[in-house]
Amino acid sequence: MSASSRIPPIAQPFVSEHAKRTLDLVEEFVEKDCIPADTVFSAQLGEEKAKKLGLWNMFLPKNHFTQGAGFSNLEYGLMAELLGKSKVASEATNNAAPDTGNMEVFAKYGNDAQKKQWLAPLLEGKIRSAFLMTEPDVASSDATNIELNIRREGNEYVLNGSKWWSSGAGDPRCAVYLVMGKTDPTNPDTYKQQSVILVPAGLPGITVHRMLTVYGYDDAPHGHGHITFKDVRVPASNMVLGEGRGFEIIQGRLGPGRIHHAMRAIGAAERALEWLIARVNDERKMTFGKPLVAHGVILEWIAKSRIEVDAARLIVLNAAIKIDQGDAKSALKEIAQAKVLVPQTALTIIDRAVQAYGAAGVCQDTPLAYLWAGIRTLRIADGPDEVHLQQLGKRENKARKDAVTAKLNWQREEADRLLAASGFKPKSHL
Ligand SMILES: Cc1cc2nc3c(=O)[nH]c(=O)nc-3n(C[C@H](O)[C@H](O)[C@H](O)COP(=O)(O)OP(=O)(O)OC[C@H]3O[C@@H](n4cnc5c(N)ncnc54)[C@H](O)[C@@H]3O)c2cc1C
Repeated sequence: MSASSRIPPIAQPFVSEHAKRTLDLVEEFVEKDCIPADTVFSAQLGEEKAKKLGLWNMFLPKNHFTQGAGFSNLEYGLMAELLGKSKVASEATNNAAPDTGNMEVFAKYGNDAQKKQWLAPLLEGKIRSAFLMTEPDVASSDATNIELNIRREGNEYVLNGSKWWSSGAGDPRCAVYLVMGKTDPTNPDTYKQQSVILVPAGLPGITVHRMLTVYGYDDAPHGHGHITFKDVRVPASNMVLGEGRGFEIIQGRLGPGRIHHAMRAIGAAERALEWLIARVNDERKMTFGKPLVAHGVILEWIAKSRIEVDAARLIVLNAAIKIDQGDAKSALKEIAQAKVLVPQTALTIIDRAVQAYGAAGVCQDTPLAYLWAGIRTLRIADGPDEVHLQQLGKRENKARKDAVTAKLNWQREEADRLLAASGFKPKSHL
């Protein structure tokens, strides 16, 4: 069954014929060109072919940008699922984080000169970029804690501080850092202290100390950098949008990106399920005289995985449709639901597949260990689960507490009235 014929019925009406054809092309490209290239980890192997097939920059949504391939968030979301099955496919098609979010920042908030200098080569895949927000010395899930200092001196800004988990900084093609720091640390409005400024990689005063590993994987060539800034000077024109606009930028940056991550995680879960099914039907490896699939619990794993991945996909597609119908801000609730639910679901499914392989599941002979390590980081990166849950909980509680309390009180009174009208005694209540 082709990818376009598997689009859930609820999403079908929102997907154009062009997007359906592209989705089928993406599937063929991922399965035939990218997954085999995963072992040599060379996105460049597929890049030329991806461009030829027109599979390039699909992530930039058509209702907000002119520079992309003309798809909606929903249409690209369906494609991102397929890209997420491979290590290299997102990069080979120029749809990889953090460049995608950074290109959105340039497209949304950059001025003409910044777009010309950085967005144009990023869109062509000639350079790479990194977004530097998280710091080693403060709890960065609360971005008001960020300390890197950005001080104005004449026509320049001077940067001092340290960053880590700067994804993409390890790539030799990484040419620009988007750095969040404080231009006005004493402003009583703690959301106006921050700014985002553009820093060309390799300037004097920048030290890249090391690349951080993820469960021991080095994530080369992409790399998560630990970087310090000592009196690093950039022209004042490198400021994005203006001083004090940092929060606005990070909030605008992460909405659609979370959908991309979530859909790639669905792709990873689907790939794990494929590996699970292959193993449990392998008749060379029987236990107690039967292939694993003949043991009852295994069919239950397959069934639960199918249910869970299909349900999770609907949550993400719903969020993508909501963004397409308004913008990322109007879909905050739906995006947060997807951000929290999907990695947890995908991890459960990958873990079942690991279990089915026994020891082979935890080593390099299947993609499962690497998939698990990558998806596990999604419960922390772009804000940990707890922060999103807190915001979701607050929002749900605030929106509903008065109305549900009033409704339940009315229902109790109405029940009492009906009982009294029928000659019964009112019930005792809490
Ligand atoms: C693979 C990977 C790639 C990344 N890429 C980038 C990048 O490119 N650029 C970048 O700037 N950053 C990046 N990050 C960093 C990431 O965004 C941060 O790690 C994340 O925001 C959490 O910040 P922290 O690590 O400082 O954790 P802390 O803020 O110290 O939080 C630690 C823990 O505290 C708990 N916690 C926090 N708030 C609450 C709360 N309100 N209630 C209950 N518990 C809470 C959570 O469990 C959380 O995990 C990346 C991280 C990973 C793992």
